[in-house]
Amino acid sequence: MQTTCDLNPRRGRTTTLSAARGGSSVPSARVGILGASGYTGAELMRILLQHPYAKIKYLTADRSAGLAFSEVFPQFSYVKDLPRLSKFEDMSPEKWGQEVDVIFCCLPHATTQLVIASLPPSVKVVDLSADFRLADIEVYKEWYGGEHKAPELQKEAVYAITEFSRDQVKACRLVANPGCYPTAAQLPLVPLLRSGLVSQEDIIIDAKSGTTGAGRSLKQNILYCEVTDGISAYGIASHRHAPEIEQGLREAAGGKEVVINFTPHLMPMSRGILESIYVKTAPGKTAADLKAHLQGLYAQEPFVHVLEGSKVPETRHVRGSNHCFINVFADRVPGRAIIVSAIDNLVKGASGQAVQNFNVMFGYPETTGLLSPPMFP
Ligand SMILES: NC(=O)C1=CN([C@@H]2O[C@H](COP(=O)(O)OP(=O)(O)OC[C@H]3O[C@@H](n4cnc5c(N)ncnc54)[C@H](OP(=O)(O)O)[C@@H]3O)[C@@H](O)[C@H]2O)C=CC1
Ligand SMILES: CC(=O)N[C@@H](CCC(=O)OP(=O)(O)O)C(=O)O
Repeated sequence: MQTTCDLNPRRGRTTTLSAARGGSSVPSARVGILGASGYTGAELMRILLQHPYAKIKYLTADRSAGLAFSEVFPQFSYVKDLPRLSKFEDMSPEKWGQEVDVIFCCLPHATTQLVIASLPPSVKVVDLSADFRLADIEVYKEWYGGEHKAPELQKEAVYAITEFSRDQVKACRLVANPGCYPTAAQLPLVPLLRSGLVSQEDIIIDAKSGTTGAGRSLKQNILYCEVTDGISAYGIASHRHAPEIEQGLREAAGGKEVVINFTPHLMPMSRGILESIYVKTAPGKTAADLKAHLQGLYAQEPFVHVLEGSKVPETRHVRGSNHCFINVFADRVPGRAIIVSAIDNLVKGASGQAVQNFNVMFGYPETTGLLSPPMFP
């Protein structure tokens, strides 16, 4: 498996930053972020401000349009060399569509389709919303409650957990960046289903998320008093990430029907996804076989790590990083295994993976901008 992309310099613009750092002249990409004033936008800024080949050109917002960058993001108020970004713009593609090479789209579901459809075809897109994730438009309609407004674009979108989709991402214009719960679930489950080491039946995914998963806009259920000192299940047997996960698992299982049991929980923490995944092993296979397979497959991957021995993945150990920690445990009953998977929802679950896909799309080393170690504690 290929683990990093070869540098594939494009002709044209070059970045002075890479030259200043002693690097060779690598063409930079002019970046726009739509919905930049939210949590995934803030995380993209944190990553891209230290990305040598990304030149941030436009940031849009809705309620925050017209507000100063440093007012919405006081944490970046020390950044002095972004004069064009002094204020958030409103959504007017005619103003910026011609001046960017790539758009990171961090808009809410269903607001994305028409915006992306209106962009010049030369602009590449990494869409963090769910608008282009479900290949079947009818399934989209069923789970998101409305007609898809850009079905033609849907056909060309590449659903990309980067580790599984590098070749398609390199060649595509529109990446559908996966959801946070689906990323944590599919990184262990897809290879195990592909190799036939686990049954596609009776997969149970017990998932926990930090509240940034719900976005930055005001909602009663994520107020401090509603979340602290407790834990609650939500979307029971009805969460829209179930069909997204099933789509990936069905493909991995060679088209066999997969119906998961998926229950997300809201945790009193800002970041992190932890999933405990219960599977049936294939006849004659053990949890040790599953683990050995994942270890072999991910040994050279920069961001996916199968932990040694009985170490348990924790959200605190991946916080602020693009890493996914996985381990596999034998259940007390033969034939059953428990997989634990941890990511940061805002990084590998959203903006980090979006930048990983951007790097592959533009031929930059895949880890560019993403090598910050986890924040602990
Ligand atoms: N948070 C997470 O962990 C993850 C989120 N995602 C997806 O990424 C996308 C962004 O999520 P997140 O950053 O958390 O969301 P936020 O609610 O924090 O931010 C949403 C952004 O979109 C803008 N916006 C809202 N409504 C409109 C509108 N009608 N037209 C134009 N702009 C609008 C907001 O502007 P303003 O602030 O001015 O109102 C803000 O900039 C969503 O689709 C989400 O589902 C994907 C994976 C994980
Ligand atoms: C805690 C919380 O509310 N989480 C969000 C998932 C966030 C995410 O990954 O995904 P999308 O891009 O599909 O919104 C939810 O359950 O809807």
